Amino acid sequence: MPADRDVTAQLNARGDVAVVVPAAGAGVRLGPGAPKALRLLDGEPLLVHAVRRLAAAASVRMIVVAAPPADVDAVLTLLTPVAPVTVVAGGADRQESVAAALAAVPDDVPIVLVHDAARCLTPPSVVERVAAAVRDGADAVIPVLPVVDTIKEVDAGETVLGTVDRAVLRAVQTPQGFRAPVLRAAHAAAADSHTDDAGAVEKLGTPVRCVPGSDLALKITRPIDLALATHLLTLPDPDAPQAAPPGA
Ligand SMILES: Nc1ccn([C@@H]2O[C@H](COP(=O)(O)OP(=O)(O)OP(=O)(O)O)[C@@H](O)[C@H]2O)c(=O)n1
Ligand SMILES: C[C@](O)(CO)[C@H](O)COP(=O)(O)O
Repeated sequence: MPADRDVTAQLNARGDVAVVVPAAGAGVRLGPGAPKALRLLDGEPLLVHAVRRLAAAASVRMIVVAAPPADVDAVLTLLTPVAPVTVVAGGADRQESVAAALAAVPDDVPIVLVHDAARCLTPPSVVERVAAAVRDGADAVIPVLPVVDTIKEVDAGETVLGTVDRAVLRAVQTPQGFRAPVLRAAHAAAADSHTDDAGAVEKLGTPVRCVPGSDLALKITRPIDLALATHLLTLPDPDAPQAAPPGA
């Protein structure tokens, strides 16, 4: 039974979205240090940046964070000034962490989004775009970007087998959005591991719809991503209202 805290925490009572935030990873590829979600970007933990942006999305009713098991109380203390959250203990891999957080989402929330804490600069507009597509009738929705590199398939000896047609490829981000029963069924049926939640839904034969992602939704994985994110924070907020042109 996972530990959990503040299971009634709510943001916007009229919102129809619960966001599940897997944040229990170690961050091995980032190098030695605290669990990745607790490492600092511009003086604040990645998780604080992520939750602040989720809480700014009007559709979001509740946020459930899967934290490193040893840090459940510390994460609740950290996030309480940022937004009302529920915090549960994460699992051994991302899939287990998502399942633990999903278990804390009440059955009356119709839409569930799954969002990596590591994609901590994702703007609220992407959250709303994904939620809107689910509300519009899709069972499952993923934010994507076109692939900009040429992609080669290789064999075990690193010899090229062929060039993949990148026009049919997409780089997949989070938040990924689902009708809640679809996500629950996919997790219940998942026999093997999947690197994203839409992958489990695909295995059920359920169509997954793509919507545009954002360069700001990059996943902080390696040290260079932290450097890039530090620079991205200096750019204008893409969701800020545009100033009216002179004379308008
Ligand atoms: N046991 C785990 C592993 C990962 N995650 C979360 O899943 C998201 C995507 O994972 P990734 O970016 O690969 O994070 P890490 O697993 O921490 O990275 P690494 O493989 O470098 O350790 C992150 O927000 C991470 O905290 C999680 O909740 N529980
Ligand atoms: C869910 C995800 O962010 C979509 O791109 C990605 O699959 C996570 O993969 P990771 O290996 O756990 O970082």
